[in-house]
Amino acid sequence: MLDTFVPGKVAALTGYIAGQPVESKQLLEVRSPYDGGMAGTVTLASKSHTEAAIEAGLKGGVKLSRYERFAILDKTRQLLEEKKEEFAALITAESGLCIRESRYEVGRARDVLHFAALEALKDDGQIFSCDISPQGKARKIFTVREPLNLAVAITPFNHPLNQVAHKIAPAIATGTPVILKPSEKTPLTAIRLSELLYQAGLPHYMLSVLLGPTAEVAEVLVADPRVELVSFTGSVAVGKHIAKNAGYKKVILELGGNDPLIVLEDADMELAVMLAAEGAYRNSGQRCTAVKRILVQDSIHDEFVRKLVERTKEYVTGDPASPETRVGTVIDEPAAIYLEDVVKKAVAQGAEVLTGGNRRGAQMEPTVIVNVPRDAQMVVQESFGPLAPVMKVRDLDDAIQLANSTAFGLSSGIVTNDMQKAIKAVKELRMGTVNINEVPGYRIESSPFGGIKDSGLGIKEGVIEAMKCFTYVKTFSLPW
Ligand SMILES: NC(=O)c1ccc[n+]([C@@H]2O[C@H](COP(=O)([O-])OP(=O)(O)OC[C@H]3O[C@@H](n4cnc5c(N)ncnc54)[C@H](O)[C@@H]3O)[C@@H](O)[C@H]2O)c1
Ligand SMILES: O=C[C@H](O)CS(=O)(=O)O
Repeated sequence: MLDTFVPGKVAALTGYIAGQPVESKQLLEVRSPYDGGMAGTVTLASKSHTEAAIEAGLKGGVKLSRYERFAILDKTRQLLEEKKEEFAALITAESGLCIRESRYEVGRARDVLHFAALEALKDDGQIFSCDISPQGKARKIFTVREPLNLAVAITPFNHPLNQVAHKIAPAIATGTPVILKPSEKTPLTAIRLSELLYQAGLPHYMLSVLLGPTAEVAEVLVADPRVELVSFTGSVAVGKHIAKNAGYKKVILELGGNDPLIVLEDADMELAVMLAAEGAYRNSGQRCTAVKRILVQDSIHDEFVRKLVERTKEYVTGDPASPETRVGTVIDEPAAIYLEDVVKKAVAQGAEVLTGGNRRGAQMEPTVIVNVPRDAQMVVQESFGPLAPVMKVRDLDDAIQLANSTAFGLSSGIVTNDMQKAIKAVKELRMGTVNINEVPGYRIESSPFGGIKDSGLGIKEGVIEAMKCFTYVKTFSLPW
């Protein structure tokens, strides 16, 4: 167990089977996408470790009271607060996200732990009187939410701490044992959070953390019939594969996004430019809810683009550990090469790069690209990086049609001062979220979150909704 992470010092960590270190000679090296420096190593699990983790979770142990769940999560929040700089540095070391984003993410995870702790204390039952119809009876029906025997949580790389918190905190708040399989690209932060939970008194059977070859860990976890829930966040391709591999069990899928920001001619221009830049470049553009398409009404297009180019130049790149840096690297060089390639393809189709477009290793420059064809790969598929593709739209109807035209339906934003147009957008955009005069990704950690179409099955997460995912409803009735 790592006492504290010191930037530059290699964090030698292990996975955990119900609190016991995964003993393995197979090590995963985790290197900085920025300079290739070694951020840490993690022991890799094999199929036998996976089996052992499933057995340990199912075996169970002391059942936690609501107060005990609250206390463990709240203690973990306190520990995270004490170690916030360590965690921010670790996120940056393994992901290449700039330290300013990493610090922001630690604050988000702190909120997740806080809200989950509070939810652990809340009763969520319902009462139904049965004497409400001519054939009614003098009875009442009551509901309670019961924990599952065992859940599996699989998380992506882009929020190494907060994505993990969003899975395991609600599981713990409900009393459901969970096996976490974080991304092999950013495993260190996930393991450190798990260590804080053990330190806070979490009974070891409640949590295992495994990394390893997909066939020996993730695939086994997803397919095991004893697992009652797979909660997955990641790409569409993997999510759809999991849906097939999971068999007869509950599956939660939070998948890709291709979020539009609509800017109408009556918009506050400065606000629109700020939201476009923040939405496209924050977290190196690696958010499922990042602004990935900017749909600007043609009458204001040229002024908007000029201002966006100016604003984009403020998003400096560089050493992600420097507080001056506003856009760190993307997760690895292949991801940056993909971004560079989709930009080149759009240019070959007639688009024009006004700023950025260059790549150095895993660093992709914040890029404004205009006249992007509506069938360009970078706006039809998900581009996971600091790109700001701008397309003209005639009016709101044209914008809504274009926004709804891709396979995704996660989040969206519209910048307008016309209330009727804002309401029309909320009604007609087929998305999980429509934010007015805000970035598509705006949310609080406890609000319902998730998309439809290829973005998800319409089952929401966010701390409060996730509690429902990690439980099942039991009803009982009594004469009354
Ligand atoms: N909707 C959301 O809330 C949300 C949030 C973050 C990221 N994402 C999406 O995630 C993607 C980026 O993250 P990523 O590259 O880590 O995604 P990914 O799908 O490549 O990997 C996600 C997780 O799935 C695991 N995995 C890979 N193959 C698997 C298999 N066969 N069975 C089970 N698990 C498997 C990975 O090891 C990782 O832990 C983007 O598409 C982004 O939009 C969505
Ligand atoms: O990347 C997608 C995230 O899960 C949602 S958020 O952007 O962190 O809110």
